[in-house]
This record gives sequence, C-alpha cells and structure tokens, in this order.
Amino acid sequence: MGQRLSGGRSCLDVPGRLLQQQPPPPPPPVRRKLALLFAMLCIWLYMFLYSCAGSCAAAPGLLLLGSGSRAAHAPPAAAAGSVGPPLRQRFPEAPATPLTAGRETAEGAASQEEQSPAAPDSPSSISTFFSGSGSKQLPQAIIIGVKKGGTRALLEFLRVHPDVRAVGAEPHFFDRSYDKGLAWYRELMPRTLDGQITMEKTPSYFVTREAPARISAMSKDTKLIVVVRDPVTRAVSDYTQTLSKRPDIPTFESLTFRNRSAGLIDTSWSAIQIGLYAKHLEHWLRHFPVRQMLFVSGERLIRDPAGELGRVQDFLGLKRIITDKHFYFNQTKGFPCLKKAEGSGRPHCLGKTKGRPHPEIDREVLRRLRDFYRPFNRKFYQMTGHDFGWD
Ligand SMILES: Nc1ncnc2c1ncn2[C@@H]1O[C@H](COP(=O)(O)OS(=O)(=O)O)[C@@H](OP(=O)(O)O)[C@H]1O
Repeated sequence: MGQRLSGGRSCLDVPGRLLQQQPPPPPPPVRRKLALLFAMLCIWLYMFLYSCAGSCAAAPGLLLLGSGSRAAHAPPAAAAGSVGPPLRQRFPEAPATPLTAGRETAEGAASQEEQSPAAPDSPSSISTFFSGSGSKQLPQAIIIGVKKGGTRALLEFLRVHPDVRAVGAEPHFFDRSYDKGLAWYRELMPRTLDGQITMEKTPSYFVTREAPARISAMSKDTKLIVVVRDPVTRAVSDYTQTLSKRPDIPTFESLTFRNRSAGLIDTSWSAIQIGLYAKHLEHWLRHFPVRQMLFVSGERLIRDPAGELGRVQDFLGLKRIITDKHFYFNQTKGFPCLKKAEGSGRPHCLGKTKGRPHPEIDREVLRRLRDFYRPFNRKFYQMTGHDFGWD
C-alpha cells in the first residue's frame, strides 16, 4: 500500500509487527514541555558562557552571584557608597565655569569626547541577565581628568575588574547637568552588587571651578583619579581632535601665541590652559586631601598598562586582578589593547579617535611651549610628590 520512493522502503511501508514493538510516543503536551525546557536550558547556558568569556577569565571565583570578595580587602571607598545628602536635592542653576572658557569658540562640541563605538556602555551581560539584582549607587570613584590624558583607556581597562562597574558615556553631571540633581545622576549609573565600585569618567571636571565643591558635597570620601600627560603633547592631541571636526581652524602654531614675536603664549586657549595642572589642582586641594587623589601617568599607561593598573587597583582597594595577562600590544594600532574586553570576551582596542596621528608642529613652537610649562610642571610634581618626567 505504501508508495515506494527511489526503490527503497517508504516510511509508510513498515511491517505491522515492528509498529507494535515501538513504545508508545509521549503525549504531545509532554513533548512540548520537554522541548520548552530544553530551549530554556540552552538560552541559560548561552548567557552563562557568554558572560564567562568576558569576566570569568579575570576572576577565579564565581562571579555569577557577585564576587563579594571585597570583604577580604575592604576598600575605604566602599563606605562612600551610601552617600549622605538627600538625593532629590536641587541646586542653584549656577553654570559651571570651565577654566578653559576663553577661546573655546573655535572648538564647540569638540570638548566632548568622541565616543568610541566599541566602548561598552553597560554592565556585564550576566548582571543584565539578573537585572533585578543590585542597585544603582552614586560613584565612589571618578576619573576627573585630564582631557586627552588617556582617560578612556583607563576606564576601559578598569572595567575588566569584576568589582568595578562604570557608566560608559561621560555623564558631565558636575559641570553641565548639576541642576538635574543627584537622583538623576544616580539613575545613569549601572546596577552594582554589594562590594562593587561604581565609577564614571568626565575629564572636563578637572578644569571646572565648581566641580571640587560639588563632588565633595556628594561625598567627601569620593576617590579621584587624574590621568595626566605631558601638557605639550596633550595640547597637540586636543588640537588634533578639534582639527578632525573643523579642518578650517587656524594652525596650532598661530593659536599658541598671543604675540609670536614677543613669545607671548595664549593661556586663554583651552588647549594650553588645561595643561596648567598645578593651577587646577590647587582648587581640588581646597576640598580633598591629596591622598584621596591618584595621579596616573598617561605615558606609562601606554608603556606599561598593567603596572599603572596595579597602582589604580591598590588605590581603589581592589584585589590586583588586572595584570599583564590582560593586555597585548597591537602593532597596527600602536597601542596596548585588551585580550578580552569586559562583556564580550573578544580582543578590544580603543576606537579610531584614540591614538590618532598628530600633525607635525614647528619644533621651535614646541620648544617654547616646553619652556612655558616647565615651572608649572615642577610645581605639579611637588604638589603630587611624583615626577612625571616631562622636562
Ligand atoms: N591603549 C590605548 N589606546 C589608544 N589610546 C590610548 C591608549 N592609552 C592611552 N591612550 C591615549 O589616550 C588619548 C585620548 O585620551 P582620552 O581618552 O582621555 O581622551 S578624551 O579626553 O576622553 O577625548 C589618546 O590620545 P591621541 O594619541 O592624541 O589620540 C592616546 O594617546
């Protein structure tokens, strides 16, 4: 009765004896439930493996339920998590004063970081998966500067640590959005589990007059990190960023001087003014003790990222989990990159706007700038107790 296909036995052509020996198939509802269970198991397994690719490699312990490991190395910053002032506090609409306001017009939006599209913006996938857990906290540590110092690299590297959760974009709360209140600011933060540190980075805070008092009002225990870089190279980097957006701006050489023949440097140009680190630091030291600030060398962050990350982890009271093993030098990029980025588990270099070639600048102009910065640098070394070797 069964129709034969290409000479073989058709599926309908089964002797009745065999049919009788087959165990009866499970009723359809049971099969459906089994299939559903299997699918759920697969999804859960996928989420677990995906997350582990990103973070388990960095943490020997089980991260799934939060490390909780900080009890062992109790960071002083953790205490700052429960910040005192009422969250819905509103503040006078005082516009923040960047000390670099003078010649900013040529730069416009250039003062805002160009976001690397590769920069992950969210907490790790596993914490998102269990997104009911944890709560949003105000940051206990902030990378406050300096613009073009290497702040994005530091934050991306730090995020590999299982006890660090950071907001990806720059919130600009203490300079541009202070009137929105602390509850608004906290809402921007990722959820954290007990013992994890919440962080953000906004490099313009370092040169914003109001920022020290405002951060201190949030919590005087906030830990502050400043990534500094040779102010001359920093100025050229800053100019390069502006040039990439506005190719018609004047040359670096002409913007540098108020009067070139008299050798008068234009300190109202933000690219120059940001590099007066000692001046900006004075404002911070009125509100924070120097021991609550960590100065990271932007140069060393490129030469020896693990070494610099070691100092940062100690400062934050974190276990030294980020080590040499996490980095490789990418020849094409010319910079250190992560072997496994937080949340993806894939190799990760910073985006195209980080580490771009600088235009060639007249050597004589660079020499004049070095001479100009020297006394400020010396003062900065004294204040921080650290010689950054720029001179
Ligand atoms: N690993 C790695 N990869 C790429 N770039 C690196 C890295 N480490 C430090 N840097 C340096 O970071 C400089 C950009 O600094 P910021 O991230 O602070 O810039 S910004 O203020 O947020 O726009 C950027 O400046 P430019 O070289 O002028 O582009 C880099 O020199």
